[in-house]
Amino acid sequence: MAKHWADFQYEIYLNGMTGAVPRLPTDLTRLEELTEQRLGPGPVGYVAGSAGSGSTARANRAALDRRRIVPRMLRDVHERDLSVEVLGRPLPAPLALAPVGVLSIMHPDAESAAARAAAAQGVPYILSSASSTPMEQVAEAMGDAERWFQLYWAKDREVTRSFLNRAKAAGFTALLVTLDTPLLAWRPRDLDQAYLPFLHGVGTANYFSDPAFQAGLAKPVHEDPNAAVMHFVGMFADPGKTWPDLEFLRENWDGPIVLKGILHPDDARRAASAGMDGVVVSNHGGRQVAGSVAAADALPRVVEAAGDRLSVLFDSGVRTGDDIFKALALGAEAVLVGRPYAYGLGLDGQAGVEHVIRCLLAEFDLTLALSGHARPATLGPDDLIEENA
Ligand SMILES: Cc1cc2nc3c(=O)[nH]c(=O)nc-3n(C[C@H](O)[C@H](O)[C@H](O)COP(=O)(O)O)c2cc1C
Ligand SMILES: CCCCC(=O)C(=O)O
Repeated sequence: MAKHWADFQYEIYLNGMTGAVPRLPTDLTRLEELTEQRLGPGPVGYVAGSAGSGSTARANRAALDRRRIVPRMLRDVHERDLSVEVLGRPLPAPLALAPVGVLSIMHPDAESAAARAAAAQGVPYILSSASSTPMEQVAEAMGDAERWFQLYWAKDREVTRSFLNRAKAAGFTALLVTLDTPLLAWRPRDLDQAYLPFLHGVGTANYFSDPAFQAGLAKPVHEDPNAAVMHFVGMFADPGKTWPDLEFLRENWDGPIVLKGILHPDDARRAASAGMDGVVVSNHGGRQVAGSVAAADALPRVVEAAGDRLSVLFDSGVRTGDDIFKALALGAEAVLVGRPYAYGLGLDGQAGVEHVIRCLLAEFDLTLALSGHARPATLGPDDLIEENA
């Protein structure tokens, strides 16, 4: 019998008989405010912030809220199985932790704690290129648990090649290439505080520990850290890249490659033609293009364009179990969640991240069951209506 994630609900109630209540709220939309109270506006502002006036982040939420579930009755949901296969890997549920860099601004145990939480709950951890901990150290914290690597595609080919080799050696199985961040967007919350973690050397650990990166420096990192930071800023992304450049990644990575940040169906078609294995429909949680289409509004057209040639994953705005239900009903195979687990980490370290994963999946399991489904595979567009469409 598959694990029933919904059992977390009665675990909480039964613990309550001895006076224990959850350390963090079970409505994850409350975490941002709590984290801000606990950690102050600087770091939380970076995590919570988005591009421009925040219109894309709001649109992400509105597009999910506008879609409403139409539950079905009497369909035997006694035994349920949330497991799915994504990119040829069996997953216990259609959820992975999104690549979120610079996590040491939230908690000293940073990515290692988040990765351990993912490993403990069995969901894949996607490590950011901009992590505050070197990839080998995070891999070691995870044992043989499922891990994927997110690539910021550097200007310097040798640094990219070195990252791919290191990630492979450290047991990362799939590669997510983020395409929506060739430049850092206009982010007023960070600008108004004049706060950017990278300039403080946070989020540069993979680079500073990399022999190919070090080869580009006049002096070792510890002798001239400011020069190392400026070298990072100048090379970590490359606005000059075009579609034919993907060949280099295909040649240097033999596992699945997924393009993150796809919103247009033609880009999904190009991804398939370029031999990619999947896409993440994402607007980077509203952090890049202000005024962008909401991720959930872009999803159906990308799913249609992908056909059976690409795996389609989804992120940007997922906060609840019913959001996962909706993304899957719109055709995603799995979702990534970003900010909620970063807040969980900030509030309670590894346990906080595990809390976020368990709440999301318990609520998804219950939403699935109460809407008449025993497995993610039976979800489809008929399970939703769009209000005011
Ligand atoms: C603080 C922060 C750092 C992030 N760093 C990265 C990163 O290094 N690489 C990347 O591909 N996406 C990064 N993202 C974007 C996430 O992977 C994901 O697309 C986004 O958070 C999803 O939206 P959500 O936060 O609403 O769940 C970051 C997001 C946040 C909030
Ligand atoms: C330059 C951005 C790197 C981290 C990131 O992706 C984000 O803050 O959204």
